[in-house]
Amino acid sequence: MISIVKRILKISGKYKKNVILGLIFSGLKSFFASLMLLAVLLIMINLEQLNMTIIMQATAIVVVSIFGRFIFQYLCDRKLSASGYEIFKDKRIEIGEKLKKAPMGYFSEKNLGTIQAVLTTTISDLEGMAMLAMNFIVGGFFHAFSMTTMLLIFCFPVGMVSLIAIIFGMGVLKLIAKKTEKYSPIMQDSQEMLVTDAIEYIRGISVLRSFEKGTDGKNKVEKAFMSKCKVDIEVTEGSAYLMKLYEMIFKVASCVLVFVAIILYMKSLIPLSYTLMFIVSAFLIFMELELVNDGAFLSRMLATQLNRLDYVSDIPSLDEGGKEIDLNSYDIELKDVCFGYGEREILKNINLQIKSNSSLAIVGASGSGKTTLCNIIARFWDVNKGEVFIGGHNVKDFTSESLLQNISMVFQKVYLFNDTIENNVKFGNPNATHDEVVEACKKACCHDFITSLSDGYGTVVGEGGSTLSGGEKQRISIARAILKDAPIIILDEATSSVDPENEHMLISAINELTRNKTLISIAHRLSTVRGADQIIVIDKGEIVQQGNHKELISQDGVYKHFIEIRKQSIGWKI
Ligand SMILES: Nc1ncnc2c1ncn2[C@@H]1O[C@H](COP(=O)(O)OP(=O)(O)OP(=O)(O)O)[C@@H](O)[C@H]1O
Repeated sequence: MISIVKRILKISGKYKKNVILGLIFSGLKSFFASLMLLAVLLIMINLEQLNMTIIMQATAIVVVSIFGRFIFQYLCDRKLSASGYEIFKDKRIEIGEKLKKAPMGYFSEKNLGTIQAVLTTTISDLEGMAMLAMNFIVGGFFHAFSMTTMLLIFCFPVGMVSLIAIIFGMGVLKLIAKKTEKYSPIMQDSQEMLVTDAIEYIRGISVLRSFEKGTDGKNKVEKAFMSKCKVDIEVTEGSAYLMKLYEMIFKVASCVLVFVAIILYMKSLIPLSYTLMFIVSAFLIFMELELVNDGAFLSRMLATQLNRLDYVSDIPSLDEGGKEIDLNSYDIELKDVCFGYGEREILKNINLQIKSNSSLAIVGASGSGKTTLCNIIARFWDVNKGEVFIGGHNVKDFTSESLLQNISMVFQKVYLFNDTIENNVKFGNPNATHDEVVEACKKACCHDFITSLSDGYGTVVGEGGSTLSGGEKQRISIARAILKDAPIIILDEATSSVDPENEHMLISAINELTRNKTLISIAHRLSTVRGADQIIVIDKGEIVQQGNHKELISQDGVYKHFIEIRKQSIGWKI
């Protein structure tokens, strides 16, 4: 319980002072609430000679208690809730920044589920619950301790009953915390599985429907729902008896307190007024402590969410030790590069030099490692062995941002954000003016189709660009790269056959993009391969042939074989 308060304070960063202030206000609120006991005492002690002065004094204490409680509750809420929103806003930004610098290997299916869960449910839950739980915990204990102190001053045995009950209560809360620790990973896993399966279902819904298996994916999601429900019930049942035990301690303590007060009165050890006061206080003292039970329930959920937040906050960064490097040359060199996804080796001893402003075409069978090689150059992944240099600097010496500002990547699979076309293009250069956006779009042959849309450049494309055709999306992504104007272009040529008009526009857009740049292309069109300064043929992760078209076509090898086969296929044009 207290550990939850400590953990929340730890992640509070620059808002820690405000959170502590909020907790002090919470304590003061409880102190003012406990002043009620003094008013009760004053009336009880003077029950037999009650006069206007005593009534006024008691009323004044009640008024101070109510107003004090009200004011400090207000201040506490303001400080704590505002801090809660600020802390978790910063956390979201911090995680977003870290994701930008994480190696691609981090984004495995499992991690995607966790990241989604953290950025949506985890942080929202923490925003809503973290401060509330701390308020319950700190306020509840402060209230009980200040009332207990008063009781100890008035009558030591009665105060001791209260103190022992609080100590027992804290013991049970510790047990609840232990249970939480045990259940936390199970809850976390079931939640992540649910998010991952639900996302997969939504993403793959068109495939599921086209294969008339709309319910198959749903069954998987339903199973994840069932499993989450089962885990939740198990967790609730597992600690429900402890929660009840916690409540029971204070109910029993209230009865014992009344009993002790009556015994002491019967033995003439305390006056009737004290006895009455203790009977009244027996029901007031633990009132707020019972709220701590809600705090315990909340902190059980918080512990799970904080663990998940810790997991995502520990995202590895490619930027460690990286510097902002300005390049004079854009020569690229790979020296003895080996790489594998996990244990599986994909690239083997790659040695390659690409001169500034020259073009390299990569050809090879599907799965041979062409995309992987491009990803290594952009340092989406770190090599297992060997080194990658750009402009004479090892890519590991750059910060991600300073490395990637030199590279534009145009993928086959284009992703557009759910935003206006203008903002999607501007993504390549956020400071670009509208005129610069239009110019880039003209070069990328997409200006005409954009202006034919009802909202022109202000047209909002659906998530992933779902409202545009494949060719339109591709040309917008090229306009984005033209606007970025990076000196190195990595291009994955479209394999899908496009209609002649679209293909013509696409080629023209690519020519505009790649003029006077260092170009690395995963080439599918024969004209691209033929025109390249250098061609490499990759087979099972190794460079098996290297040279220009003239040199390679004269050799009996994979390249010649490829060309012959490809010449016959539709996608290749001479
Ligand atoms: N993120 C990944 N995790 C694990 N294995 C991967 C990952 N990406 C690719 N692979 C595997 O690495 C191998 C090389 O893939 P890569 O995408 O580089 O091939 P490619 O030559 O570009 O293929 P294609 O022409 O079909 O796009 C493939 O066997 C692929 O299954």
